[in-house]
Amino acid sequence: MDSLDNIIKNRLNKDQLKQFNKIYYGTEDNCELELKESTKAESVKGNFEVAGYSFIAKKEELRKPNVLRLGLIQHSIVLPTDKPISEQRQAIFKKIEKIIEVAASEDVRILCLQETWTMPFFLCTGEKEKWEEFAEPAINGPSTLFLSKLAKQYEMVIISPILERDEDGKWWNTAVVIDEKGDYIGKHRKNHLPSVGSYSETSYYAPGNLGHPVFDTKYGKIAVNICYGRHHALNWLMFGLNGAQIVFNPAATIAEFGETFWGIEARTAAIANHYFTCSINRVGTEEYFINKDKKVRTYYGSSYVTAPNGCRTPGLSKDRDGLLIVELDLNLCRQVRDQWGFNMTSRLDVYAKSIEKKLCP
Ligand SMILES: NC(=O)NCCC(=O)O
Repeated sequence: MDSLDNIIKNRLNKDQLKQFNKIYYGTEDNCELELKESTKAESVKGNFEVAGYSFIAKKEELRKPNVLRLGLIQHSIVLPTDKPISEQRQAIFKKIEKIIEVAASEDVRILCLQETWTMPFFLCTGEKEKWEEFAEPAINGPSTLFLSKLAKQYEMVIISPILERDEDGKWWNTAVVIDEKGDYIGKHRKNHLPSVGSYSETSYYAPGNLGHPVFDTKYGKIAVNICYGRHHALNWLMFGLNGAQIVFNPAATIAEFGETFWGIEARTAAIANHYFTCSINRVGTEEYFINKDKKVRTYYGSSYVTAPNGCRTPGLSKDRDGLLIVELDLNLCRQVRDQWGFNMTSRLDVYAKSIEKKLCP
């Protein structure tokens, strides 16, 4: 299962590839980022892919460049889904800790994990009881404690999408944001819940009740649009209106639904809203037994990043754990906004009136 990017790269000659890259990715040479030898060695040892790219912004006279590195991790579960929950979670922690260490050695400053990264995506089974111990508090839950330590150690902002259990025992599909000192700074709850095929998350939790928060971190203004929310243009819009410079889209999605949209939606959102988007999807096959019936789901990875000028990185592979490192200059957001001015021409007032009329005829 090679990625689309590799299939093309391996079949075109040098000149054809340059032309393809220019139109498809937005740059002739893909701006590959030189990574350390130790990074490559660790990725071989740990059996995960590592790739690095950079996006370039113009040099400005008055503003200094605002360059930083992002890290996206896509991964499979480690143990079969019938193993004890604590063992399943611990095995994932162990694998992720190693990848975060490599990201830190490459000076990654903001890192995001995939949707409900601590567990198999059992939310497709319709079952609740036997999985309930995966749900955890956003503050001081096992995964927040685990990542806080790493965030502090590496001075890294970490976005941790988990299955949250709140003080009243209710579940939420939540992304926790931890700052570079290891402190919890807030959370976002998935706004749009899928009801498509075997995805029926409304039986587990309610749609998010926290709006569209943007977290003003030491390294940049960030937001999280969780998985299915990427199909909703207004969800993307609101993060932009609230000032996001980078919007992460942690996901858990399978080829049966919208693999054709995967490369389009977050990319369009980056262009329309003058921010960077980071799309992360899990990999691997997860098996469940429901009344002795076997259910198998395979996730297609392909995590990638888009810049506000529409340039994108190639995707990570479809079937391997991976770390995508992207160097970018946040000044690009304003540069593209000034060039294209979509915010100035958006006519939000007209749409606000039309929407109000539609909702309350
Ligand atoms: N996790 C999730 O919301 N999946 C729904 C299917 C999709 O939007 O790709």
